Amino acid sequence: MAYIDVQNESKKYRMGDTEIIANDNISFQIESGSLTVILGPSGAGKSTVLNILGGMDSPTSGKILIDGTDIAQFNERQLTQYRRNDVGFIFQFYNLIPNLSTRENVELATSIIQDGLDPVRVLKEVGLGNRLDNFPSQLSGGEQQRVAIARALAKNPKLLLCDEPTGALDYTTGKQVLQLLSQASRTFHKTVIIITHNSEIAKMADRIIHINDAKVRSVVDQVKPTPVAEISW
Ligand SMILES: Nc1ncnc2c1ncn2[C@@H]1O[C@H](COP(=O)(O)OP(=O)(O)OP(=O)(O)O)[C@@H](O)[C@H]1O
Repeated sequence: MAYIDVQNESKKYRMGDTEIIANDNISFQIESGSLTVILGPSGAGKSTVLNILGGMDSPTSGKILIDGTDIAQFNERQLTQYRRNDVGFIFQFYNLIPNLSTRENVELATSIIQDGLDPVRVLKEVGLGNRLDNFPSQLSGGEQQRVAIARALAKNPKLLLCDEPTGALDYTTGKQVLQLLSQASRTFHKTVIIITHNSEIAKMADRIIHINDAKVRSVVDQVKPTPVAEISW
């Protein structure tokens, strides 16, 4: 059984008299420990899928089976537990707390869960062992994103959801961030999902789910994903 099994998921938003169909009967599967890229142009419905997978939004219809449990049926309390314990989030603009140090940003995330990892150890793993007491404003964009990755990994979640994680970074820094996400999947066996509009980034994935105009247009498995070091855009 796949770790993630999305069945006939639709999401509709009502704006006054107009109905916006953000996801239209979407189905796909994702295996545990794999790296998936959800690829598509702006407005395709990618973030909507990610928000629903992360328990931040609920579908209008359809099933969202995570490890066999349909989170679309969860109440608010169950969704909070799910977001807290099972999912790590990485966003385009890092979303760090500005008046907390690097170490404190990660500690804050681990303080609300039971089985978190040691924040300092994880920060060392992402190469920030010498920046523990710096504030976000004292770090480069790439370093801030590495803090965000450490914050997500320190929760030791099964699932890592990344929404345009390199969108605000230059090429070299972006590749370092992708390398860390690849390592999270290949070495630490996290199930990693990356949203992007960049088809070059998709080359690193085990599975590419192409979404356009609210629908899944194709699902492509890559037997030999391209190593991040060999990707260029
Ligand atoms: N909360 C909301 N209320 C109303 N419409 C929404 C809402 N969230 C998303 N939409 C609409 O749903 C559609 C899909 O949006 P979504 O953000 O999922 O696309 P996307 O592929 O992630 O785009 P981008 O790459 O630009 O973020 C868009 O037309 C968007 O305007």
